[in-house]
Amino acid sequence: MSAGPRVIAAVLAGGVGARMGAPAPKQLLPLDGRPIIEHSIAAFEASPEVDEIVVLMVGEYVGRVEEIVADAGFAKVSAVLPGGATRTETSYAALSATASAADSDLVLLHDAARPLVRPATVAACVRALGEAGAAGVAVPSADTVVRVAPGRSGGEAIAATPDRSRLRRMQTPQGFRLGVVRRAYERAMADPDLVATDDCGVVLRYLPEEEVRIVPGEETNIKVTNPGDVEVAETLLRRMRAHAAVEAPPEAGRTV
Ligand SMILES: Nc1ccn([C@@H]2O[C@H](COP(=O)(O)OP(=O)(O)OP(=O)(O)O)[C@@H](O)[C@H]2O)c(=O)n1
Ligand SMILES: C[C@](O)(CO)[C@H](O)COP(=O)(O)O
Repeated sequence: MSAGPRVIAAVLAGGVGARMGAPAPKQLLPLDGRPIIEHSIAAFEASPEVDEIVVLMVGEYVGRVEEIVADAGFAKVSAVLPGGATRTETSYAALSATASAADSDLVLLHDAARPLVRPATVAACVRALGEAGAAGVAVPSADTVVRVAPGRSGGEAIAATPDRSRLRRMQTPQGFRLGVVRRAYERAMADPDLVATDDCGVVLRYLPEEEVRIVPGEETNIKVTNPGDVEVAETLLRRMRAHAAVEAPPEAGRTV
């Protein structure tokens, strides 16, 4: 038994996948023969730092995810619960599901739609929480990113070109000491003007005194969002497996 804080991963799968336009939520689409959500859960199941996993799923598909969990033999999954109407409400539901954990324990919030996250990234996120109350995985932007405003005669115009060297694209997991994220969400849920697109942003906005640490991520940790992204994820998965095989060739005489 580890002496450190308990680490709970919450896999957020409460979205319907409107942009994907598939008949069922995109996290159930097959990726290399297994549902996307199974890959996402598997990364945390394989992470030695993680003690427990909760899954938040679109209400009518909770039973389907329970079957996926049982068939895959995921031993760390303690509950599959309904998500909320927005991603932020699903994150809040995940925090409510961890009510019996201590403020000093850790929670990792992860998009089910990011099936290619690697256990090494999960480990880096947990390590960062040894030094900060909040930490999110992110990558630099290869593109110049601009802020837009309404154009003088219609359309959009550029209002600002922020210094790209200081911009990052946020991914997940985003990890927190539970006491920190609980306080931030208490304030956020009481704010009628709450607008949030990720959980680090909630902590930054409602607990500005907390440092939110950046954990260097990987370009391959894509969010399957639009039609065509599953094919991109398949290609990346094949490439990641090929690299892993080169780094750790099978032992002589061992069949794979
Ligand atoms: N009410 C919601 C909305 C989103 N999510 C989850 O948050 C992650 C990122 O959201 P996104 O990619 O936007 O997924 P969807 O909301 O399903 O997609 P869309 O916006 O196209 O409907 C996904 O794993 C999604 O299931 C969630 O748990 N609960
Ligand atoms: C949390 C997130 O994945 C960070 O990039 C992203 O903001 C989720 O956005 P979505 O519109 O809910 O997909």
